[in-house]
Amino acid sequence: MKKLVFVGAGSMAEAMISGIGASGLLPGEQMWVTNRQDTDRLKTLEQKYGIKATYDYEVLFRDADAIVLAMKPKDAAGAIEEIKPYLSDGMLIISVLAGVSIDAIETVAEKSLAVVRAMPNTSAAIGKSATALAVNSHVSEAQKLLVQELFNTVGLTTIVEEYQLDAVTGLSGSGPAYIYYLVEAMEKSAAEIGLEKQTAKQLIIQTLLGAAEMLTQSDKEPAQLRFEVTSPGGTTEAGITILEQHGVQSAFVSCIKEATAQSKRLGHLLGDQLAAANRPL
Ligand SMILES: NC(=O)C1=CN([C@@H]2O[C@H](COP(=O)(O)OP(=O)(O)OC[C@H]3O[C@@H](n4cnc5c(N)ncnc54)[C@H](OP(=O)(O)O)[C@@H]3O)[C@@H](O)[C@H]2O)C=CC1
Ligand SMILES: O=C(O)[C@@H]1CCC=N1
Repeated sequence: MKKLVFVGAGSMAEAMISGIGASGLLPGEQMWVTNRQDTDRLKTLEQKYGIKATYDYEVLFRDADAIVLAMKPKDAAGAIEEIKPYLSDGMLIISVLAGVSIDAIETVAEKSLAVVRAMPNTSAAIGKSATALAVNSHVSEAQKLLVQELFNTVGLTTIVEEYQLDAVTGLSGSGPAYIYYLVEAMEKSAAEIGLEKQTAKQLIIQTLLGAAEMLTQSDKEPAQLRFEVTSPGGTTEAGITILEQHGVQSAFVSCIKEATAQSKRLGHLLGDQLAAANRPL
């Protein structure tokens, strides 16, 4: 790949730019970015990653191999409308938009396109994303390999059916936030039980890393690993009893189901925008 263009310069675009740049797959000068209006943000990204930024679409899309759609789903219809004159045959569209279907992207663009839908997460910034990909029939085998190679540089990549991407979004797309939420709770409790912030932070992070590594290396189920921490009448049992009383595990299940449902709703939003413009999917 010689030129990768990001339309949208927010958290997800930066995570990918950072991860791809650090991997060495593409040097900064082969990555281009634009956004709607935030010029300071573009300057920051240029300086930080050595990438190129412009609002001149002729320059931006000239000889682009792949275009990453990285705006919010609500802004997707407007953004695709703006860029559609510049989308030529042979360009690969990589969409990271939650919920938005490949059909919807082609409908707004009013042409058949090679589209890969990807659902990475922000850990792409450090090469640790969990990414799922789904492709349409216009994506060539070479393009599919290229996208896999691209996302492999920022973490683990798996191929799924397009209908499964809402579930992936609810589970691993949003997943880092659930873990950070847990860490926030652990940090709050540490303050209340008399541990210094820095000490607590070190202990929490190492605990997470250790548990993740145990899940990776051990062939035991998570419930068995939990059982092995839980001495009868001990501290863990006392703590988990409180979590059970508050229904925390079922709250997490509901959380992931609701995030999945929201991904579906975000997809319908673009369908509704198209229907309002008398261009139904
Ligand atoms: N954040 C995450 O963890 C993940 C996000 N995603 C998906 O990635 C996408 C982006 O999310 P995120 O990075 O968090 O969003 P942000 O709000 O951080 O960034 C959105 C970007 O889109 C730009 N934008 C909006 N409209 C246009 C337009 N018409 N033309 C060009 N650029 C435009 C904004 O520019 P400006 O600031 O100038 O308005 C901004 O740079 C979403 O669709 C989300 O579903 C997927 C996986 C994980
Ligand atoms: O919250 C969101 O909608 C995006 C999609 C997955 C993670 N962040």
